[in-house]
Amino acid sequence: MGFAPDITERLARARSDLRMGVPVVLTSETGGAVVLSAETLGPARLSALLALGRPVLAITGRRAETLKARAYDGDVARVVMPSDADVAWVTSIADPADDLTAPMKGPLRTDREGSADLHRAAIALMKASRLLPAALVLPVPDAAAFASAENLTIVPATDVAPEGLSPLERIVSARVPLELAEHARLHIFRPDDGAEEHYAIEIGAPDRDKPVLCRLHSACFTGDLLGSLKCDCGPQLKAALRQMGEAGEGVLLYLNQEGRGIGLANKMRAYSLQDQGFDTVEANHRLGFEDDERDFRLGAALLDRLGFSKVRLMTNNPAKIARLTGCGVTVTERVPLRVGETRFNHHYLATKAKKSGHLL
Ligand SMILES: Nc1nc2c(ncn2[C@@H]2O[C@H](COP(=O)(O)OP(=O)(O)OP(=O)(O)O)[C@@H](O)[C@H]2O)c(=O)[nH]1
Ligand SMILES: [Zn+2]
Repeated sequence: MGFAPDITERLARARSDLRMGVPVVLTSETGGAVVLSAETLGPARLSALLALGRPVLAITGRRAETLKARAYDGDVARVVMPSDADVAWVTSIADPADDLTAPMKGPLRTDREGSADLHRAAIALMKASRLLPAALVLPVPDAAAFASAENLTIVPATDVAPEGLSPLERIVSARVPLELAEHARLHIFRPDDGAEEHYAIEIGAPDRDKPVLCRLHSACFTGDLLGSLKCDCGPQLKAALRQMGEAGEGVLLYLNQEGRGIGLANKMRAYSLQDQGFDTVEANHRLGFEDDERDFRLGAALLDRLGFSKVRLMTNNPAKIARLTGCGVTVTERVPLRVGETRFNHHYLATKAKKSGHLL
């Protein structure tokens, strides 16, 4: 084996490049395109791009709906850039922050002809980079030569969203006595693809042959660490650990999928839209995301690595049960976890019940 990065490593590079505002090149059977994140775009790179040709701004069908733009490709819309478009125009289409104060963002013309494969892959790459799901896409004649001349990361579009989950390696485990559960061990898992690490907190020494009391918790910096009253995550985290401590055993999987998988910056954008009157689901849609972008295969993989196949799941979310079951985990019982209602999160919890099927 040589030293050159493989496709998984090149994808990790691509995510990192995009977060810094560096373009990447995507290829398909029919050609290739240079791709830039709308969120990290600067004037210098936009001018360089416009000198090459006229790019389109790829946005999701969700964002297109808000902007009243036609998404001919269903989940993706290819917005034609007006000739005088600048960084501010790109930002205003990608970011809903000023939708209410600047409602006249159209009419927007969208492309209908040709394939949207590269655009769809570009958006998937933005989501994986935890950026706004919007990308400038400009076809280039000889993509490989272009990438090589400009020293850009190049990846085939079909490899952007791999089918399988990247293997997770257990890096280290150690004892960490907790206030709520003294006999605790923290396990650190690291994926091969350079994405976030995930954690498992094992309480006691649960029998691997019996269903284990389990909480599948998604990271919430605001709720878990800051004690935010806008959600119920902090109290749920504590209650789960307390219950496991009292039972003497259990396993809490802490998945670093902040903001239901959109990342903290995007979650704060969603909070800002909630300040303008939108609910948690509407805010995600206006940003261009689905209601829930989490990957629950991670939870199933962690359980598998720890040797568990059956769980008593602490949740109020039936979709979590369905998605975990779909990944081969047997959920023998749902253990309700109803704590932490405040006057600030009452509406959030009611919306989860109404729109996401959470049980009250
Ligand atoms: N996008 C977005 N994410 C949010 C918002 N409020 C909380 N979150 C995230 O939602 C996730 C909550 O995860 P969980 O509590 O594990 O899951 P759940 O689907 O509510 O189901 P339960 O098991 O019943 O708690 C965390 O990742 C939070 O960061 C919001 O308004 N918008
Ligand atoms: Zn939360």
